[in-house]
Amino acid sequence: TLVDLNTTQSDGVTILETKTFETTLTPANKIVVGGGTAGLTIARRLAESSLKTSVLVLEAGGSGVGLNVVTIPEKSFSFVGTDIDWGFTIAPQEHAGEYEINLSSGKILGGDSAVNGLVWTRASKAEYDAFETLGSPGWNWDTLYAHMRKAEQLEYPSASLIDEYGYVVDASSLGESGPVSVSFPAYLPIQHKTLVEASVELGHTFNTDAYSGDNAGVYYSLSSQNTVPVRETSEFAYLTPWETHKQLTVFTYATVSKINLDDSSEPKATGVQVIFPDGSEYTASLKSGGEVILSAGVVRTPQLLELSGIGNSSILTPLGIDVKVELPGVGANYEDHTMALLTYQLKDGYLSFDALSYNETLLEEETELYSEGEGWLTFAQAVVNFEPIDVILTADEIEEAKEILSTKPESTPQDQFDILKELILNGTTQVEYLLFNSFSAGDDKESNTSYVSLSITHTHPLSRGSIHINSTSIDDFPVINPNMFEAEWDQWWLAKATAYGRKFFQTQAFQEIVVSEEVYPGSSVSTDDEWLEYVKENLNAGYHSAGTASLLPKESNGVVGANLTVYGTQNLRVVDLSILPMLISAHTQPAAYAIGELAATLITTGSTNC
Ligand SMILES: Cc1cc2nc3c(=O)[nH]c(=O)nc-3n(C[C@H](O)[C@H](O)[C@H](O)COP(=O)(O)OP(=O)(O)OC[C@H]3O[C@@H](n4cnc5c(N)ncnc54)[C@H](O)[C@@H]3O)c2cc1C
Repeated sequence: TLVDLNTTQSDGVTILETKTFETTLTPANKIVVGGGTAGLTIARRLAESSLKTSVLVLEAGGSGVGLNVVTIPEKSFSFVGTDIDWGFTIAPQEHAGEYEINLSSGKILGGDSAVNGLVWTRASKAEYDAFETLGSPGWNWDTLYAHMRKAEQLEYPSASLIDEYGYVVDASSLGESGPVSVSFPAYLPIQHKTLVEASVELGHTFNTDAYSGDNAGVYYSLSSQNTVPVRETSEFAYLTPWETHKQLTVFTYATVSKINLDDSSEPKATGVQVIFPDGSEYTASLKSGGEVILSAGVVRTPQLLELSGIGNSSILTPLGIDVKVELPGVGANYEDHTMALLTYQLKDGYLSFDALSYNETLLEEETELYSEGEGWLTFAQAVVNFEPIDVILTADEIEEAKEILSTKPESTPQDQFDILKELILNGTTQVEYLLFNSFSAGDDKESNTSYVSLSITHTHPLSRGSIHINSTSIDDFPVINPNMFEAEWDQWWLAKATAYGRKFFQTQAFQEIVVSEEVYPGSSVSTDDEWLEYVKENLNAGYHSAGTASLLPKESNGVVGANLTVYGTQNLRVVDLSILPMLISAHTQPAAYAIGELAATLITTGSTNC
């Protein structure tokens, strides 16, 4: 059942009056807080399992059914500033320009899977194996690979698409029957094809099998969309059709404000407090033997733990919160990818998505084509390029890198630093180059002109920050501080990788289609110092936040153990990207789905380890 207060009626949806909430909110075996990427994955898997368990999902946003901003691939990122955006911002960063950085996130069923860039990638084996090395038995490549495959279903490209665009994928490295369809778009802009050619011209590897544990090189990346083509969200993939999930009740527009814990020495969750849109507050209770599964995402999960009395007493006590479990790791170990951008203008005769806003006829034609499953609107992304440092740096620069990495940055835990240093120096990819098909950075956007921007993403930052509450209200956002650029390496490497980004546009392939002179930042930036200054003053988040309820031993600032139960509690698990102890050199949604799938396996088999 979907209990939906606020959206228009769609198949299988029951719209209830607020007064009936209380009677519908009957005790459940499992309460899932947050119907996002991982949350809906575990909810569906538990509801259909042999456990015959009743599952209640409480989600603060509404359904994405019928929302163009969700369903149409080209519209990814258009949700920013709308009512399905939580509107988070990163606090001004001490080591970068002191300005707020956008961290938009989906307030909707499906969570970030409903609003993200649709890119579907995997990192290298060693990066997943690192989770086990850090102290969590079974959390390695083999297990996570199996569960990513369980979530996904490759829709193999048609012969005509392969012929037209050269799409390559090794089907044996992808899942065949999971709920999330992944496919290539029916249209590939010439500028993206050019990024492949430019990469090859620069001597980069063209990777024909980037989904089996070696992600280095340029490759055609799949997207979380079906061949209709409609975006896949965890709602569309795991919940619809509703009628098949009898054990599952989903409340939308239901904001959880606290987890209720009893007073035992190892507290037990008894249920959660939930606030409905009219401001009324209810208790959703657990049946005896039940559990609460926290899937509210990297920002809200630590906030809910802290509001419930689980966290660092030095943060909770001054706010008057009764400390139930002293757990300093809550909200710590936070990181996000960091990103810089370069912008170029396309030559006359070449168009990017910018043209959709200045050419009405084009927009009409493309909208018409989309209804036939073709054209520009089917495209969000399809080319990525992940590179290790030795492809980007000169021999002298590699020596300089080693020198910088000889000192551990203050905020990086020693064991993570040891692993990351090894990964950095031994060929694991550390940067991603990806093309945005529009003007995405700069001040001088001319009308009736088409641009592209290259994003340069540092995929293994060393700096660690935190997300903590500074108020006792669920309505106030916690302070989001990834501590970007605290580590000298993080500054130096992003500056070097961004400077290298210019080389793509100097290739013969790109010179055919772009105006030579760079639009942003332009020729005034060319020395090492200028690049450093540029990235510091123009830093973006990669929208791949992780780590605020880390899967680590308790003494290493861990919050959950290998079966995802919160340390010091009996029946409270975290199942979302907050548990990722270290970021991977990949986009993060497949990991979120894998965490949901794996948590379901752990619960249904009663395992304490993977
Ligand atoms: C703009 C953007 C672009 C991205 N692009 C990509 C990409 O192209 N490819 C990729 O792989 N990854 C991408 N990501 C990252 C990826 O989507 C996320 O890492 C992943 O989906 C997070 O999953 P999650 O389950 O941890 O959290 P979410 O999916 O965010 O789920 C959390 C859910 O909890 C709900 N919630 C929060 N607080 C409460 C509360 N108090 N009560 C009730 N419900 C609550 C939220 O509304 C949300 O539905 C992007 C992310 C963003 C934001």
